[in-house]
Formats: sequence, structure tokens, C-alpha cells
Amino acid sequence: MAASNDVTGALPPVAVFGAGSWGTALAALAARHGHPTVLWGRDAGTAEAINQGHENERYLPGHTLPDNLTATTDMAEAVRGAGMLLVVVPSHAFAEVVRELAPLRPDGVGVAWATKGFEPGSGRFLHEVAGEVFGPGVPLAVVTGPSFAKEVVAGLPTALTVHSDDDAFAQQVADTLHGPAFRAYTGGDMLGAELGGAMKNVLAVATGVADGMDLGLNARAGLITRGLNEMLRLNHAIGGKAETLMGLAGLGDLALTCTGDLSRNRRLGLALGRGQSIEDAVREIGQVVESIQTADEVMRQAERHGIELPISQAVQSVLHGDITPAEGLQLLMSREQKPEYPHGLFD
Ligand SMILES: NC(=O)C1=CN([C@@H]2O[C@H](COP(=O)(O)OP(=O)(O)OC[C@H]3O[C@@H](n4cnc5c(N)ncnc54)[C@H](OP(=O)(O)O)[C@@H]3O)[C@@H](O)[C@H]2O)C=CC1
Ligand SMILES: O=C(CO)COP(=O)(O)O
Repeated sequence: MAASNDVTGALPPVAVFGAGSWGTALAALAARHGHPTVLWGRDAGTAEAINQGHENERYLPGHTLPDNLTATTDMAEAVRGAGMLLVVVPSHAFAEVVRELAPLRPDGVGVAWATKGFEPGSGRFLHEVAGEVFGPGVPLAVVTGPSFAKEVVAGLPTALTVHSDDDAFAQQVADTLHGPAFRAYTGGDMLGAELGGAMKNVLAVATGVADGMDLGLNARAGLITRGLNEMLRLNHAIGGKAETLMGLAGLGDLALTCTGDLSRNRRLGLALGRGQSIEDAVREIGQVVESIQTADEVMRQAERHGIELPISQAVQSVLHGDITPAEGLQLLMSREQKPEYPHGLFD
């Protein structure tokens, strides 16, 4: 790897792609840990503001970014000398960005991503997209877990997890992110890790809707628990490991996003539950709300595997405007009474 040739003891440079909230926060984290870090974004104004004023005013206003973090709109410049590439664009832009990145990737340098979601339209997992674009032999890793960008850039304690088929690369990515206020764990289940990160966004809409309708704390806890059950069942069907979903990539992120008002997906649900239109809510949030596309892809996966996911399905129908939040509630509450686990944990 590029880093191993360094005999000066200097930490390897990191290139981060996507200058929104999460890309900027992760770039700031790597830079604070001593890695010279380049943040690539498509907006020249944002890049200039970061280079001149050390701030991403649009996405993380009020936070001073480290001096060893620079920004560029030139992808070739960003990858030059990098020991690790980290993609943090929204899922709808993931395939486009990794395709542009592939011919520029220095030999031996691995690619991680912190994007949550599927490839819209095909429903492919992002590790499938990355595997196809970069080809065999390129180390790939998923960075996921309960982590609001605003809290990470503020230096608040955070724990997340890095999953890869390549143990050494998972360790490299985790070492880059791990620090005094940030615990990075590792694992080997990209499938489960990606499913958890994607599904929790859909379930956060459900608890948001319930809270927006003032349905109470019992309803929220019920939705989180039955939501976790939906995650576990689909995960089991696609071949992910249950432990991944019981950890930071599943339960951890579900708890955060379903209860924390910093979540854009939860805020979308809150707005819908209060009777606001989806268009107005998305405009007010002003940042990516992954659940809108992810709900369709989760249901596509569920249909492919013949699995019922009533909460996710209700969210999808509300997001499409096919039913109102009140009708969604009625659908969930009128389902047949049954044992909590009719055939064990996964059925
Ligand atoms: N924010 C968070 O706390 C966390 C976010 N994530 C995940 O990270 C991913 C990115 O989210 P986040 O940073 O929050 O989103 P934001 O909405 O904050 O920022 C999105 C960024 O992506 C850029 N972008 C959009 N489309 C393209 C494109 N086609 N090519 C290049 N750049 C593009 C935007 O550029 P422009 O400004 O020019 O539109 C913007 O810089 C999502 O999958 C999200 O789920 C995961 C964990 C935490
Ligand atoms: O993924 C996140 C926290 O882990 C951020 O959630 P939102 O995209 O809902 O803001």
C-alpha cells in the first residue's frame, strides 16, 4: 500500500469524496488524527471557502476545520499520493462517483465508503457496485454506525464500525478514524452492515411519523423493536450475520436515527406526521434524505426474498402518497394478533 513506503513516520494522506455534512466531518476527523486530508467536492465555492476560511458554511456552519484539510474539485488532484480513498456522496451519486474515481485510483490503494443506501433503480448493494467498478483484488470497506456529522465534527464521543472482506484494509480504515473521541470497530460482514445502515433510515421515518402524530413513547419503542425485527429477518434472508444487526451497524444506528432529531430521515417523518407535504419537508431539510429512495429498494429486496416488512411497507406507501400517516397507523394496528416469534427470531 502507498503508506508502507513511508519511512518518515508521517501518516498517509486520505482522500475523501463528497463535501457534504458527513464527508466534511469524516475528513476533519482524519485530519485531526494527523493525516493530510483532501476533500473532493463538485462545488468550487465550497472548496474555496474550505481552503480560505476553514469552514464548510453550507453543511457544517460554525465548525473550524483543521489546517491540514484542503479541498478541491479536481478528482485527480485528490487521489494523488493518497493511502486511502473514502467515498461519502449520497447513494444516488455513488455509482457515478466511483466510476469517475476508478481509473484514477493509485495501485494498491483501497476504497471505503460511508454512504448509506442502495443503488437506486437496480437495488444493488453498494459493495456490489464498487466490486463491479473496481474489479477483483481492490480492498473495499463499508464505514457505518450511529454517527451524526454535527456531533463528530464537534468532537463528541462516537463509535462506529468498518466492515470489509479484507481484514488489513478494515484495520487501516479503522486506524485512520479511531482517536481520542472516536472508537472505530471492525467486522467482516459488508452485506449486513450495508443493510443495517440503509434500513434504519426507512424505520426512522416510521418513528418520526408516529412522534409527529403524537402517538406517544410506547408507539416509538414498539416501532423500533418491530423495526429491528424487520431488519433481522431481511438480513437473515440475504445472508448477513445477525450479530452485525445487533451491533453498531444495526441496533446502534436504529436507536440513534429513530430517536435523534438531528436525523434528516426522522425529521421527514415528523413533518409528514404533522401533516406537511413531502416536497415542503424535503425542501426545509435541505440535505439528502436517503429513505425516499431506500424505502423502494428495501421493499424490492423484501419481495425478492418473499418477506413481509409491514413497517417498511407502510413507510414506502406514505412516502409515495398512496396512504396517509393515519391510514399507515390503521394498517399496522389492524394486523392479525400473533406470537412475537412464531417460528424463531428470523421468521
Ligand atoms: N450526515 C450524517 O450525519 C451522516 C450521513 N451518512 C450518509 O452519508 C451520505 C452523504 O450524506 P451527507 O454528507 O450527510 O449529505 P449532504 O446532503 O450533507 O451532502 C451531500 C453532498 O453530496 C454532494 N453530491 C450530491 N450529488 C452529487 C454528485 N452527483 N456528485 C458529487 N457530489 C454530489 C453534494 O454536493 P452539492 O452541495 O454540490 O449538492 C453534497 O456535498 C449519505 O448516504 C448519508 O446517509 C452516514 C452517516 C452520517
Ligand atoms: O446516518 C446517520 C446517523 O448515523 C444520519 O442519519 P440521517 O441521514 O437520517 O440524518
